[in-house]
Amino acid sequence: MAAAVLIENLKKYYGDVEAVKDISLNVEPGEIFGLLGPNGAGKTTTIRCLCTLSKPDAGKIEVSGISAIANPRAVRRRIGYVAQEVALDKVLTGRELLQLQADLYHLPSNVGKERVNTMIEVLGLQDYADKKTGTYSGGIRKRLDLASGLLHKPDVLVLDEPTVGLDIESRVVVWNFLRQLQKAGTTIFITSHYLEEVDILADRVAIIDKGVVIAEGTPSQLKDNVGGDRITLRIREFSPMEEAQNAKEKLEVLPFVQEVIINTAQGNSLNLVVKSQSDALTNIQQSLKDAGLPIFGIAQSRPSLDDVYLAATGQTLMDAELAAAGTRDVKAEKKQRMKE
Ligand SMILES: Nc1ncnc2c1ncn2[C@@H]1O[C@H](COP(=O)(O)OP(=O)(O)OP(=O)(O)O)[C@@H](O)[C@H]1O
Repeated sequence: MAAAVLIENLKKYYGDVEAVKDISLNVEPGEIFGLLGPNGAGKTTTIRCLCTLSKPDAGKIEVSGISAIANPRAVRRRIGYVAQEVALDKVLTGRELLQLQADLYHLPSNVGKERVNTMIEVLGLQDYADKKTGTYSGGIRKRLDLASGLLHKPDVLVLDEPTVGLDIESRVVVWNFLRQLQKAGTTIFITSHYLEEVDILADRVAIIDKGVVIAEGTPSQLKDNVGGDRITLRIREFSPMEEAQNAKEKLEVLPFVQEVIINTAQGNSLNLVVKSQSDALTNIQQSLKDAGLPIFGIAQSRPSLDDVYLAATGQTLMDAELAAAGTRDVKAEKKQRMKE
């Protein structure tokens, strides 16, 4: 069976900016695939090429074996796209907007009406469908976007940052809906810079940075590859440096401890990387007791996707976002996109 989405050596430049340098991805039918990366990594550009809204400078893109470059119309029929920001016409009602979308997809009028009704029901929009979209909350608006992307029953639903700006309750509604959709057989391709969103939802994930894929696998595989567990330890709420240093020296000689860092920004607490073993906490507690040191708090966790990103790039995802934030002219980018 052909891959639901196949992207090979995709390149896309905007003038001198290499938005996508070299991206290859393979999404299996029925998967939820997550594309994770900081702002500016090239996620939206990749998605726009996949959805035939932007023409790649090089590379191959296929949806269910059909080339998005040679045959964009056929690909558009198979893809539903939910963009990051949707310029909803605020004076139309949700139903009117969905109907408009059904017409754009050339659905025969009776089929279109039926699909609009079904999507309103499936997404729980009955109370809102006949109100103007200008009155909608962010969560309801997102549900309408989803309904709109799914009207023509696409094989692949592509979502760009589906829960950005939503409160946690609305995010959970979207996540549950996407899981149901997957159960019904739809392939889902989602970009996000929320680590936990991708961790919770995606069967597989690719992490991209500066236009290239830096890691790919299931969330568990990626975290296992980084190796070790993380332990956060506070000797006291605020420890003097000498005490933190003393604890560090006592702990870094333990055979299962791989790294100890003093976190000065957090009251000189200690961040440890340890070999995954069940008695690490007990051994650390014993060592500190032997050294006459108290414990204010201690917690062990598996590595997160942020640790995966950190291991691959040397900085956290949040630091990468902050670094990217100052270098972009988002208004100019939007203008340029309109021209494409
Ligand atoms: N139309 C454009 N004109 C010029 N540069 C652009 C344009 N679109 C994107 N870029 C640049 O290409 C790079 C990748 O942008 P892209 O929007 O694909 O990243 P992203 O990972 O989707 O980030 P975000 O989530 O903020 O949209 C960035 O450096 C961005 O500034």
